[in-house]
Amino acid sequence: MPHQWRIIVGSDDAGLEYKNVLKADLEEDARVAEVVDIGVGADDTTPYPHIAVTAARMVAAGEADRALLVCGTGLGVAISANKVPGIRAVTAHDSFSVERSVLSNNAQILCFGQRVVGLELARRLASDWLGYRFDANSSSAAKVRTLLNYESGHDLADQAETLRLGEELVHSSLVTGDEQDKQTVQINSEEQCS
Ligand SMILES: O=C[C@H](O)[C@H](O)COP(=O)(O)O
Repeated sequence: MPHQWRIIVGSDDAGLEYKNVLKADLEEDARVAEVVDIGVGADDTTPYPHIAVTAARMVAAGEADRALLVCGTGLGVAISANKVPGIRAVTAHDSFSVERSVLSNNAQILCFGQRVVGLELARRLASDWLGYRFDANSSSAAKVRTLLNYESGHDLADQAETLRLGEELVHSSLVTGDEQDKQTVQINSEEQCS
């Protein structure tokens, strides 16, 4: 039997309408084994961080495979969910980003903004999202492992690499800055001559 997703849906009051529609879509989808709605319900104004962190903790604990979260912009729920160790949550309102959030980033949480994206597009994107599965043998896997190393504290090699790259960047921007200064001086002196 093919794997079926266990999915949490959640929203604040600004995302409630979309959350309910997306929930109904997921419940009818044969690729979904279970949908758990963690709120909000009607007339519930629980702030988005509580909903998002609850969903993220459930995913991190293995109680669900993924979560689909909605707020006004899709930003607050993503920021909140990403506070939970092990969670990669993204806001994505286009097809390519939704695909790469799974295939590049192995993100478990997708966030939409009800005030940003049209409902039909959100429904289409949520359906497409179910079709993507991270490939642990892909070239993206090592990058996700690097990300995980920063969280786990096993990141000494990565820190050294970041420092090296940072120094390179600073050096190249200083060089560019010098060149810009020279150009500015040249322009000024040309202006003075004319
Ligand atoms: O990111 C936050 C969400 O868009 C939320 O639904 C609305 O938050 P606000 O009322 O602070 O704008």
